[in-house]
Amino acid sequence: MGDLDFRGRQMPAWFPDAKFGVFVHWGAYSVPAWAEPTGELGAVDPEVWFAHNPYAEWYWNTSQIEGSPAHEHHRTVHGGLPYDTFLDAWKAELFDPAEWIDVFARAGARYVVVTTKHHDGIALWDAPGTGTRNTVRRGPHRDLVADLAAAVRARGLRFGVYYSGGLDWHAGRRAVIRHEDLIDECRPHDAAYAAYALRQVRDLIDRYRPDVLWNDIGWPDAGMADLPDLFAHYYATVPDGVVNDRWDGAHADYLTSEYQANRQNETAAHWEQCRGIGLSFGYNRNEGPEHLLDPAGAVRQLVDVASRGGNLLLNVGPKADGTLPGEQRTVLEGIASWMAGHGGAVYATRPLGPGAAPSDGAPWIRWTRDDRHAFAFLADVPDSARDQVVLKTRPGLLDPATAVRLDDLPVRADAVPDGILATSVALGTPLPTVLRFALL
Ligand SMILES: C[C@@H]1N[C@H](CNC(=O)c2cc3ccccc3[nH]2)[C@@H](O)[C@H](O)[C@@H]1O
Repeated sequence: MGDLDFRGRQMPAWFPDAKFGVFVHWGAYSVPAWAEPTGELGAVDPEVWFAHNPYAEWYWNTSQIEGSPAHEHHRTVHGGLPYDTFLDAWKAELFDPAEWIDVFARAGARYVVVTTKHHDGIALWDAPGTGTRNTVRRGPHRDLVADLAAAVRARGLRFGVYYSGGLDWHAGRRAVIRHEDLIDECRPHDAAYAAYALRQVRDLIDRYRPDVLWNDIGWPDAGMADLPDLFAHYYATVPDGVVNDRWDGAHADYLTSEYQANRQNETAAHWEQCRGIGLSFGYNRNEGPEHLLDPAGAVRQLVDVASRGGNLLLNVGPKADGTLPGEQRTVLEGIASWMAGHGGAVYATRPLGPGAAPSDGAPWIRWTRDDRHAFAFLADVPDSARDQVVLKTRPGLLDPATAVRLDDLPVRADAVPDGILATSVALGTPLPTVLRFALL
């Protein structure tokens, strides 16, 4: 492997073993906290997406689009004030980083990735070149990146940084109105912005030594030649760090998907799906329970991703005052209580592979494995099945006689012609029941 050729780089085991990370989108956009809960990325017509963007962190852009509900909202509720007014209104007066990370750690997250500069160009540390456009000099008057890095590491979790390299609305471009705008028209590609962004990412590396370098949208054309050296510097500084795939093809330790977008990336050797607990990354006051995953839905999202060899990066959008929205906290607490008894069937596992059939219908079935065991996750067994499920497995894969339920309740498992007949109570709950079998 040449000095600057990272294609052969070995994936550090911590990342695929981690399975579950928490994403945090917190910024000036958390003050208006307003978007239309339109739908999931990938499921909404791109022609509709930008003017009715469900991503509340896109507030500056959406509110620039004449005729959009966000434009009307900004005019009538916020008097059409300049966006940076929200930075000064952002006080984070109730922010307690240790309390956040306690919730994330109990939910079972093994890493936390936080926004350091989103598309609005406002930095959550005193980033070089931002002048007063950061949270140290205005608004919270705190280095939020440092506060969160310290709290994450105090809990023994890995810390990652999100940086919007491809979009910066302060770099003098107009609002994104159509998807094709994201390729060129609305992205800064000039040398001055490239130098600005490079300096900031190097500063993040040198100051916080992030375990994950999570860039978004892409990288300025004029800065592409800088990236091999940047990655070399990153790996020299953080030898077991990992880099995502949103650098316009320059490099990736792993691929990403986002809600329903780019699901084809979920066939890669290493991949991570990111999504909000609801339809937005930034806190959206317009989201109700109908827009959010419930605890069982979040657990099944995590199990489904882990069963296919990926990581789930589940986003929390804190309020401007620094509190976690109650409905999002409830989901994390629900994940926590399930992971407390079942995390061993998720962490450091790999897909079981052919020979055991997952099922998307009812019952919902997923599989993982470690060196010695196969784990079957069962949910939504229909009443008509009277808590009996046939787990389709090839003969010789696992030993039905070794069946154990991870919650220590009784289970009966018998070999049947096309697999294993599992009979137990509470196989029908929306939260997965987990059966462990010894691999043969
Ligand atoms: C995490 C999420 N990313 C959005 C931008 N998404 C992309 O640029 C993007 C999605 C995606 C999916 C698969 C492969 C590449 C991708 N880029 C941002 O626009 C959102 O505000 C939020 O920060």
